[in-house]
Amino acid sequence: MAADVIDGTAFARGLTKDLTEQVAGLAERGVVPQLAVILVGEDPASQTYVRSKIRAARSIGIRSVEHRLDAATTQGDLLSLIDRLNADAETDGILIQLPLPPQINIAQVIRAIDPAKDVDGFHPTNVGQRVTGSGGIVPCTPKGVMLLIGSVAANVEGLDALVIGASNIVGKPMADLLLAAGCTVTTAHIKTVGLPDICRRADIVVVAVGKAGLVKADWIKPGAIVIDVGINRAISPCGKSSLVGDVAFNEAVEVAGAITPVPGGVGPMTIACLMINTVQAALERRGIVIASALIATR
Ligand SMILES: Nc1nc(=O)c2c([nH]1)NC[C@@H]1CN(c3ccc(C(=O)N[C@@H](CCC(=O)O)C(=O)O)cc3)C=[N+]21
Repeated sequence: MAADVIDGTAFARGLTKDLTEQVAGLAERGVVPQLAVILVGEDPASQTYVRSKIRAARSIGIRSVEHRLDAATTQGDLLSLIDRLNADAETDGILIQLPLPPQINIAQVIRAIDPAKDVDGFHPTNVGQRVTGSGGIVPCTPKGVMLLIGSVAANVEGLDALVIGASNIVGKPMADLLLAAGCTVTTAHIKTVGLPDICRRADIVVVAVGKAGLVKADWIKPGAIVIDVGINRAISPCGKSSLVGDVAFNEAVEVAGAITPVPGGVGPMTIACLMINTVQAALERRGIVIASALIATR
């Protein structure tokens, strides 16, 4: 039997609608969440993502301010901009689009962001809070993945979860969240020996490697939940470009119990969760407590 195909676009649309109502409620109290988006250089993919983020913010009623910096921007210039945004009372969230040009020290830049405004959840303070289960801002993609998993499995306690990919942005926080949800978690990566066998044991597989078609149908335990975070550009024999994930979707869909497509799976959830994090930061910075299932989803 073919898997349920999890519709991330529809899920994200629902989140966006709820968030729009909440932001409208805040506007009545004079609070307008504001997101600063910093883009360094001209990377076309980054420009596309930044555009989507700004469009999402606008549709929800979050104010966004774009800062476009030259590809030759120095570390000092970027740090001064961050200092200015940290000090700016109107700015609730600061997002620095990755990747950054080679002259920039990314770790130092991330450390410079006020953790309370770090809507990506990359600052060591937020990482530490997450690892110790004491709050903080959770990275957008893993947060979105947990919501998608929750849409097909009410309780994941005791399940075997495999995360393939161990980046600071996706794999590591993903493993933390799955562990916190009660899963038995394995973190693997592209060099892991015996990966297909490890994968066959998993009830939940999250793949974030960036290798098209890595996970084959015969790696998947029948009925497993398969979440594909990969975004790879594929060129078809007739020269057309399309997006594909890290899972061989067409065959995997026949074995999995539930699976996310690419596009239309995790990607839209990442953007929706960035908006949730921005509203969360706006509320927490101002000490506003509201009853919201959405903001508590972390
Ligand atoms: N500081 C920072 N934070 C990020 O969250 C961040 C980043 N840098 N750098 C790049 C990655 C990538 N990322 C995506 C967001 C949305 C889609 C998305 O909406 N994808 C659509 C398709 C988009 C298309 O068609 O090109 C989908 O999967 O359906 C994808 C990827 C956020 N990132």
